[in-house]
Amino acid sequence: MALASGVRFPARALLRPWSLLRDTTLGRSEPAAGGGGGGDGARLFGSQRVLVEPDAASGVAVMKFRNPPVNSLSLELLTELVISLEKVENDKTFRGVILTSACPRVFSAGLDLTELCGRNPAHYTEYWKAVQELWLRTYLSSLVLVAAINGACPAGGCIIALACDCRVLADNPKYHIGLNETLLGITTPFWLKDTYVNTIGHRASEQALQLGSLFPPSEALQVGLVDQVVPEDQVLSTALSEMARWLAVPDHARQLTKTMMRKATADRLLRQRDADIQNFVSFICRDSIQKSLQVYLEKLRQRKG
Ligand SMILES: CCCCCCCC/C=C\CC(=O)SCCNC(=O)CCNC(=O)[C@H](O)C(C)(C)COP(=O)(O)OP(=O)(O)OC[C@H]1O[C@@H](n2cnc3c(N)ncnc32)[C@H](O)[C@@H]1OP(=O)(O)O
Repeated sequence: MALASGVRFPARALLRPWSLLRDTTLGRSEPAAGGGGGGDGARLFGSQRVLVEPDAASGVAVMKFRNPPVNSLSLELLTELVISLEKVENDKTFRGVILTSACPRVFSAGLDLTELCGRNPAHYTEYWKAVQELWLRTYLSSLVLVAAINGACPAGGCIIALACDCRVLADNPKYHIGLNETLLGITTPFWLKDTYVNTIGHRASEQALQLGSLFPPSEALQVGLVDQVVPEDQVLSTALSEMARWLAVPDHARQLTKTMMRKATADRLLRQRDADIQNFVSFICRDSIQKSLQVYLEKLRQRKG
């Protein structure tokens, strides 16, 4: 199976990508039996860190991140997400995916800081390729993607949500969403900045990106970062209602329109992926950047409650 970008997967995944996918939806832990599309979706999806609950009747799969404690985007989680999304996308039974968290109170804490600290350039290269790959796969997905944001959603978590077509956020003042990279001493790459601008406009992005703003639900709604804020116990049902609204539109017309709206942004990255990786690696390897990330991680570890 060739992925668009050449993300390097663990050896067994390269030989047999579906070996990573285990049936978790039926409570079994043995490897999935098959790899083809169609048929009994319930037997085919799911992996250690990505639970997939397929509903073939509605054509919607609920995909849950399960990388406790905070769904940080480790290389493994990124890889499993890309594979799971590709698998659902290749199965013509499905027209939509709801992305949500299986971990309490956190949608995703963003990039796994332990992947960004104290590693070597080869690791950073592999890691950044996987970040690019997940963004491309979600941003350009022909499926309808709805984010059911049932927890805190900073940085990389927000990036996943932004790549979706629609965002529903739980109304809990602790569930902040936004791109806070500057507060870690790092910057947002151009393609993520572009996604932000596409969503909330230039001036709001300029302000929020420089300040590293994390918005509570009411402000996130006001600025246009999310489409709905609802009581926590209604996040999934509202995401399903939103999904029904989007699926009421004929696929081909919706997909062509999505491509028309997103292609220029994605193409900008596709044209310079290698340069973007090199830029990231040389940036992240700087002593000063490593130092600020270490300090940030240490503060996180010390901060409890
Ligand atoms: C050309 C230039 C390119 C530059 C590239 C930049 C790339 C930009 C794109 C994205 C950047 C990122 O995503 S960086 C990650 C930023 N994320 C954050 O700032 C969030 C940090 N986390 C939190 O705020 C909180 O953990 C939480 C609100 C998400 C949850 O709070 P809660 O109280 O429930 O949990 P704890 O804080 O106690 O955390 C539990 C446990 O998890 C560890 N943790 C948290 N976040 C991360 C993370 N992102 N990576 C790794 N580990 C993380 C935390 O340290 C605790 O660990 P211990 O139990 O060991 O103490």
